[in-house]
Amino acid sequence: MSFSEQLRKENDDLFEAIFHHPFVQGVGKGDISKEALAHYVKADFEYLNAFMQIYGIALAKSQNREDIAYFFDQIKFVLHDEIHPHRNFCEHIGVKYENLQGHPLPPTADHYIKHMMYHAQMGSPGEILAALLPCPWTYWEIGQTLMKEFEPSIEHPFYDWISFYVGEEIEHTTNELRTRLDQFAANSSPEEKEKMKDAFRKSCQLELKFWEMAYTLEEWPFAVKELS
Ligand SMILES: Cc1ncc(CN)c(N)n1
Repeated sequence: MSFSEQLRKENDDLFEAIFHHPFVQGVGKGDISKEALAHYVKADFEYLNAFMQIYGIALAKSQNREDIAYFFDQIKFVLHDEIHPHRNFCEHIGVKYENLQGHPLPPTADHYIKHMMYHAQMGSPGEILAALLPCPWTYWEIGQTLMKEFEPSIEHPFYDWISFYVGEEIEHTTNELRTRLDQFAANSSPEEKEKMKDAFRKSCQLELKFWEMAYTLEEWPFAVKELS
């Protein structure tokens, strides 16, 4: 069994909890509240900005052109393509995408990006890859799960969102990150592998908590209310 297969197996509890989370199920049923969707998009816009910056750190630490090209392409993909699922949610809510940008991060999203930043700055290349991987991997499997469970037609309000995450690009991102992580793990000490496992599991835990954050409209205690 490859290292990434082992990670997937050891974190199946979290993957299953994500598939059954009420936000994710609400996307499949098409009945998730507009407030929860807006809370999600606000946080996710900022999360993806941070994600691109972390790809940038991984690019800066790359040892060969193939890796440089991979991280460069991934930044372009998030920047130009991963806006489509956000736009799908915005159209459903009836709000301009621009109005959901530039908002402060709720606690869980703030924690998640700082967790990835920590591994990007302090960890080995393997730790960075392990911290990044649950992002595409859980969404790709969410896409597959919702497609299978709800068989959405083109009229489904979130058809575009679900189709995007079940698509080939997300599969490619996931598989490429897995390949790189497996290569790194093959030459890593048991201590280093433990660090990668910890980074991967915490990112899976934070993926689950991110859905909960959006569903419960999580905010900082005693936060100063925004004007709009
Ligand atoms: C929090 C989160 N995790 C993952 C993805 C999918 N790239 C996302 N858009 N947002």
